[in-house]
Amino acid sequence: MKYTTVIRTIDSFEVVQNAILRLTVDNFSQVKSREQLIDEHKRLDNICDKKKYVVHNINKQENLTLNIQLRISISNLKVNNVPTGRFLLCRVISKFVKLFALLALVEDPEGNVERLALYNWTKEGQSNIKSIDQLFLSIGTLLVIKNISYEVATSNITIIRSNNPDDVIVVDHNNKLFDDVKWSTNEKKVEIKNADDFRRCGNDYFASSNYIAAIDKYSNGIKLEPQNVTLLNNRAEAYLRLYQFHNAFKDTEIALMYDPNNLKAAYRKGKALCGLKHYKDATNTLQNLYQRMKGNTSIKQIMKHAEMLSYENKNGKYDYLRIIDEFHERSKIKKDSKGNDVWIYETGPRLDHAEFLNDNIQIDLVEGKGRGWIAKCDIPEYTLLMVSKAFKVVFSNEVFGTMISNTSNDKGASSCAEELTTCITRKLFEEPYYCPEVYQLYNGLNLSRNEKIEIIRKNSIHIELIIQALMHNNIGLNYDEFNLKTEITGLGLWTLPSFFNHACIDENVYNFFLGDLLFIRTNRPISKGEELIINYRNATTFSYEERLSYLKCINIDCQCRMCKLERSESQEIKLRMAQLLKAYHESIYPKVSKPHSVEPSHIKELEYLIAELRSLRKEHPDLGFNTIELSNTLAFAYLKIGNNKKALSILKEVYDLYKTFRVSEIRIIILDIIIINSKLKLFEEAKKWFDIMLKILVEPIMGKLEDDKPEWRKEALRLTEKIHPQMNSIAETLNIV
Ligand SMILES: C[S@@+](CC[C@H](N)C(=O)[O-])C[C@H]1O[C@@H](n2cnc3c(N)ncnc32)[C@H](O)[C@@H]1O
Repeated sequence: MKYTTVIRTIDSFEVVQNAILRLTVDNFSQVKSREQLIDEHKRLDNICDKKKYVVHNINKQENLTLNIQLRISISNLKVNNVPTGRFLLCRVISKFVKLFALLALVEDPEGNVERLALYNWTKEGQSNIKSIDQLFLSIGTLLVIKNISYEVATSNITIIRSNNPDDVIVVDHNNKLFDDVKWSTNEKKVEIKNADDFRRCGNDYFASSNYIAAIDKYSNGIKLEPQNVTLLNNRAEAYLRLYQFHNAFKDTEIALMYDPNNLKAAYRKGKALCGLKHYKDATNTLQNLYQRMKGNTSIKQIMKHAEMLSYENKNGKYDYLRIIDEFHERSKIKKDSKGNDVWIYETGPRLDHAEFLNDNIQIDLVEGKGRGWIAKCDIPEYTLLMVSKAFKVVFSNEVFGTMISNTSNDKGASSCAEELTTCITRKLFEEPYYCPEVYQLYNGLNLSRNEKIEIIRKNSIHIELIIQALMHNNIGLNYDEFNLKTEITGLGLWTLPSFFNHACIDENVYNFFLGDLLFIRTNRPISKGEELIINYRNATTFSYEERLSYLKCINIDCQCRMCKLERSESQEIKLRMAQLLKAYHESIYPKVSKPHSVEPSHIKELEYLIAELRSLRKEHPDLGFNTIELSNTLAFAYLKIGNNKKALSILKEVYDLYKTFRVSEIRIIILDIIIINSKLKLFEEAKKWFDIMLKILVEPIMGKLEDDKPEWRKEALRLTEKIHPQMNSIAETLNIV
């Protein structure tokens, strides 16, 4: 099985294994109660491997002799350190489950609880096979484990690991060796706490931003007093901090059932509804609340925010300048005490804006591609089709702890994929309400309709489905396009955009990211009934081989013009193209790019190369992207020898041929045209090209500019000031504004 990320394809085994391990041990902190940990462990039953195995013989030693002084307690274990000669005495406190290892919870006599992973205990086989059931090292079994290692699995998660089954000894109950050992959980009198004790304890955790532990305490209190509105309200706030909006909403509903006038519950319900994207209900709830609490500034603020979300959601109108500012602000990084880069704002550039879906598109079946987005009527160019907030996104520096500018190495790509798998599975664990949103995505598994219905009905964790859905639908974050002053990258899942199908060229839909918001617009007029297509891998950036290996992994046999052409080109043509490009890079370019003058023979050679390359694709002149760079160099060669007019005509020709593809090179070409025109003092012409450039930069973000209105240029320049400030300098030089 392969897991596909933005950058490349990586082997999924490690990704999946680490993700599951993290799911089972993540946030495994001493602050969670023993009961909570046992509860969480029970949930693994849903995802564990139920197959039967040949299990290693259980090692019982009645006459065990050990020096009790060499016993080590869990709290004395050191990460990455095998305590030689020492042994761990522990008691099993949960059922074992089989994942990549056999996992259970154990406690030591001091009452410390940790997760134990036993490796190499199982083999697949034919005879003597057993399932890992209640009887396997059952609860209460005393174990002595030698040669253990205490490990950080990934991202600071600890686990006790034993690799050799012979190191694990089951202590026979007749054995007197440990009779003197006192087990603190046996000794401890059950401390009776009341709901208020739990509330106070929860509040302490909340104050130290440990929301998971706070929820644990509040939940214990709620078990004792299910109608305790304060506890419900406190837990709702802790859920809000963890973005568990559905859980928060449920608590506020219960709180309001018992106390309909409770203001805190109403306030938090409003916030939860915003998070659940029920913008209208959120606005109504908060407007009602404000009526009762006129003058309360924090209610007013959140009410205004909900009104803004409702407006964005209803009209698809966004204040892009403000969103870009918010994005810059939220991507700020500072150094922590260890010198690592960390977010100043804890949540990274996740932006609080509404989703939007244009009424004129719908999901329908498309021949040979499954489902896809279809236009219900004619749609003009640069129409906003959708704004989608990430279902889950992981940013590069959340994964690595430090800021890295790209994730192009295997470790980077797999770490992001692993983190995303873990985060999404955890989200579904915590709020199964979201399962259908993920399970309905394309997953490449050939499940029958009934199987699908059954899985969605159960709303339980289906790890294979999650992994496959992610494999086919993950999207790499990229802000390069707009010069957004950030080196952050990442990986995420956006559910509605996952229904767009792909073409390497001629896509009619264009997307860009601001923070975790994905904006999707048409890039040309669309006719009724036409499929809306996005580009997963651009033919102007990725070679055919690169595209093919990626597309194969996600079951796409691309039938776009470019793939068809490249598939049909003979080996001979491909070889000739490679030779010509090699000649350009190794021989012509170094000569022509020298600072001084260019010899006419070099220009001739370059012209010959371009003509040859074009002739190889003469049936498809507009697909000859590989000549763009060469033509640009040729134009500069002419500039150097003083033939400005020739240079201009070459650049304009390139622009005309490739303008529909809006490749980044086209922007450079236009910039050159502007510069040459101003050099030639053709200011009107320079201004005309400046406007073309301005539109290319601004319209994909803001939508169609109303260029019949006098203010359009100023409006556009307000945006470029933030994303391409050099455009504003050019505007000043040309005296445009
Ligand atoms: C992100 S999903 C797109 C939505 C998907 N068609 C569905 O039914 O949910 C990606 C999957 O759609 C299919 N797909 C996308 N583009 C395609 C294309 N050009 N040709 C054939 N299948 C395509 C492939 O199965 C791919 O793995």
